[in-house]
Amino acid sequence: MQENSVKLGIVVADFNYDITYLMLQKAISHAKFLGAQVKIVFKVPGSYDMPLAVKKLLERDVDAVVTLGAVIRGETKHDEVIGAQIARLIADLSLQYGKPVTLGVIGPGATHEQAVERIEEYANRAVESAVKLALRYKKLETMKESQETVLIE
Ligand SMILES: Nc1c(NC[C@H](O)[C@H](O)[C@H](O)CO)[nH]c(=O)[nH]c1=O
Ligand SMILES: CC(=O)[C@@H](O)COP(=O)(O)O
Repeated sequence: MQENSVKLGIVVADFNYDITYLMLQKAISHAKFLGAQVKIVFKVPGSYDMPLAVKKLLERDVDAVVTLGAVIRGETKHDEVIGAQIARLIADLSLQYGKPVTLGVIGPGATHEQAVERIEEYANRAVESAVKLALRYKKLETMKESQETVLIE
């Protein structure tokens, strides 16, 4: 695809590195395929540590932030605590900064096998949604008021 003007930040968790390392590779190559520029990759120890990193990237010159992680089921409900927190907090940050933040975090509740199966799907979807949304909001911002019905897609 032709290069577009979308600048992305990626926050990726080191936890379950065998999975998240591959998610990062897939995300970078999918961004390139879509013509978007990955401006910065910020690594955090685990998915729970993402919200502040997302906030810091949103304060920089990026149009959207992609999150990548894998929250795998353990013996306790620790994974559920992590999952619930990050989804809520990154959605709040998206609204606060007026920029898309996409959820490429597998789980909670996933087994290692389920997570492995979802590496490409989650990474690509998070990048694709970030690029699509960023382009649509750019279009919306530059659009003049109209009496006609406007479709932004
Ligand atoms: N169990 C998982 C974690 N746990 C680590 C936390 O995310 C965090 O780094 C720690 O509590 C320090 O604040 N992280 C994942 O990404 N996935 C897991 O399955
Ligand atoms: C598998 C993990 O590291 C994490 O989900 C927490 O595990 P646990 O619930 O056994 O403490």
